[in-house]
Amino acid sequence: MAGFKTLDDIGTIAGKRVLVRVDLNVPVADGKVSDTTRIERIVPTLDELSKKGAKVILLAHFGRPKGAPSPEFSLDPIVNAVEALVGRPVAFAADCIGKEAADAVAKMKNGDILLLENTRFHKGEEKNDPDFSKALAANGDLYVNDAFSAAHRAHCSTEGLAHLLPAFAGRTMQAELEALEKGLGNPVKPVVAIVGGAKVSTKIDLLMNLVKKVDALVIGGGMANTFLAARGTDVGKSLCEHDLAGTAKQIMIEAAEAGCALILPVDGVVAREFKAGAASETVAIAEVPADAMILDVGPKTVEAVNQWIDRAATLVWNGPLGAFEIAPFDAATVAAAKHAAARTKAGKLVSVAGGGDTVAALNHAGVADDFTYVSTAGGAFLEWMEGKPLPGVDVLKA
Ligand SMILES: Nc1ncnc2c1ncn2[C@@H]1O[C@H](COP(=O)(O)OP(=O)(O)OP(=O)(O)O)[C@@H](O)[C@H]1O
Ligand SMILES: O=C(O)[C@H](O)COP(=O)(O)O
Repeated sequence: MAGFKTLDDIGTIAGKRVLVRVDLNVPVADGKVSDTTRIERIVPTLDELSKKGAKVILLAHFGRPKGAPSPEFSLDPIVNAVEALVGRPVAFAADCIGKEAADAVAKMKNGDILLLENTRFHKGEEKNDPDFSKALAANGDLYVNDAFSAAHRAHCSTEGLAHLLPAFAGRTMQAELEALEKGLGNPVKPVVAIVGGAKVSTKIDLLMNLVKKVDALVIGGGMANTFLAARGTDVGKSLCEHDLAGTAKQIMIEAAEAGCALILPVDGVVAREFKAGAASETVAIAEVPADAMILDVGPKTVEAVNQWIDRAATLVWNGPLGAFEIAPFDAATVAAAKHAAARTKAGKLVSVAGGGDTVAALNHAGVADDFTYVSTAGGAFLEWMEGKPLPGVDVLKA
């Protein structure tokens, strides 16, 4: 792949110690991994390295333990899930540097996989402290980064190590970078973005960046209310950041200047309560009752969104169009997701989506596998959409 070394460039690795940065920051409930998607994504890299005879040493973080060991943030309970998905034994060492790690590495045979304890149990990790990078590098001959979702962090295991050892993108990192290149880096035009979710405040940089890059920007979800209110529409009791009216206006101005069509809801599904089965009605956006909340965009808006999807060659999506966790306010997100999936399957659309709730919404619609690429990254995907440099990616550039 242009600009990055991948596993195709790694050469003979039998007997070599390969430090592989993975993202095992997975949801755990009652001591069990409740969503294994991130683990599934790293299997191709681990499988390939192990089959080629490397000693595969995994580096990962879990949670935010603030630089000190804490049982709550141990990676130990994750080992079983990794073993089950990789289909071979995975050893565990209770520290990622020092004697504990070195002894575990010394015991490895070619093809073995070893997971080292949470890198964030050491203060040096998040400070990108060169001494901590050296301590990590002591256990490896080569470095592979397969954790795009942690690449927005300039930490020792995501950035520092790449300065000390020959560095390569793993298969998931490679797939992610190739998909993102197709999404916004070098997309086939026209490009349409759908941005939804709860609040404008969390996505200001993203919206500012997108209006300069895409041909049309659909704004849905709770954040659309802030734009509607800024335009003078009464949104009743809807979630709305009235203090951000100025920001919303500025985004609308920048969109107009850049020639980006900005699409706001023309109708909404409103209710008086935010709960499953709450009585709801569809109203024109200028007729939202003063005591009601907009919890989804309405069918006329979905029709408009789908028409934009039909015109698009590339679609980038972050954030649901409504409160999709609660029926019937999932209808618009499900309908637009299905439409985008069908266009993608027909070979007419490149569709790239990301964000924790977005992935959940696409899964809920049953179409996540039909998108061109669905990123498991949260913060890293947002920072990429904001146009910010990702230290863990930049350092891999040849
Ligand atoms: N009209 C609405 N009113 C209130 N909440 C809404 C509305 N539309 C969407 N939401 C909420 O927005 C949330 C998702 O937004 P968010 O911005 O977090 O998405 P994301 O970027 O995909 O996720 P993450 O931040 O986890 O990566 C959901 O919980 C959804 O219920
Ligand atoms: O879950 C994520 O988004 C990544 O693993 C990064 O985690 P962090 O936000 O704690 O750095």
